[in-house]
Amino acid sequence: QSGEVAANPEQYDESYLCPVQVGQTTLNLDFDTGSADLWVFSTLTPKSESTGHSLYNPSTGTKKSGYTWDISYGDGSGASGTVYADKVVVGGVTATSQAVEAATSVSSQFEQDTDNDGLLGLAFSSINTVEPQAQKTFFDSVKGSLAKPLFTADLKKGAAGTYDFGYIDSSKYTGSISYVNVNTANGFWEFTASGYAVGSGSVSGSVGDAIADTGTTLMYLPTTVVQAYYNKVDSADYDSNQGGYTYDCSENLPNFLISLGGKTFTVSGTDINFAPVDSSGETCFGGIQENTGIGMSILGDIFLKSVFVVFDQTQSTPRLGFAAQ
Ligand SMILES: NCc1ccc(-c2ccco2)nc1
Repeated sequence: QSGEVAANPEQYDESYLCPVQVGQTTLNLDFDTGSADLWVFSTLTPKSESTGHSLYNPSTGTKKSGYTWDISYGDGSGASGTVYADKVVVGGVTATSQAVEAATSVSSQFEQDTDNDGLLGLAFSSINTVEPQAQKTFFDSVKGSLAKPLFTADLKKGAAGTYDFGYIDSSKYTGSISYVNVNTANGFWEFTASGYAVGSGSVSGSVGDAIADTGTTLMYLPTTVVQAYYNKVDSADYDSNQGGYTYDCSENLPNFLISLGGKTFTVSGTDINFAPVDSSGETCFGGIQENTGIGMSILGDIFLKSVFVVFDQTQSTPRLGFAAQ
């Protein structure tokens, strides 16, 4: 089988939500290559936390008795609950008995984002949080039945993009795809990024260890790289109150270039201009921020909306393919 599903941006491209059939209900889920749990708002979620969300009704599934899950994300959000086996359909691709993690508790960030009905993890199943036994991601459940064991991400700035499962649509990118091998030891689509440049500078240095993470909004890079970037933005400053670099919204940001698998990709300055910090629209928060305390760099949606990405398990070593859009 193979299929395609729309990835619809929230305001400021904060995250991208995709329609997924879970049991007999269609939910809008955040496809997250940085985690490995498929969890959903459900009829088991307290009403005080689920108002405004579409809900999975576990009555259509088979309860996995004694199984629980509890996940925390890098942004401090989280959720927990119980586990069911049910049908999940993404763009026509069907997992007949997918582990569906029904939330019995969600954090305030999820409670408040009423467009988001849960997450569909696309990292490696080794980091699934279900106890007493880790469960397969949707991709792992279906990959043996896909035309090719791969999926692609084609996210866009302020417009609907797509995730494709089982095939590479050559109309979605230009030029050739350059591949890097993935290290799965931490359960992420983790690889080594090479040199970088700011604006018209020449590519040099090294970004280093990084993950491709559709579930993270921004790009988080080494301090040295981030300082080199904002040194080229006259009004930029590190604002501890905002928790990152801000600048005058009227300023044009430089492009950021990064070398992956021998090819250089350009993230346009306009894509790096993330969002105003308040309703005055005077000060803006940058899409490139420091990776301090994270332990690796994160190439999130700010980067991913500039490229076409292949999450490829066709070989014994998984790999990532990058091409210009
Ligand atoms: N990188 C995982 C992730 C994804 C989404 C969210 C989130 C919080 C509120 C709405 O969405 N948090 C973490």
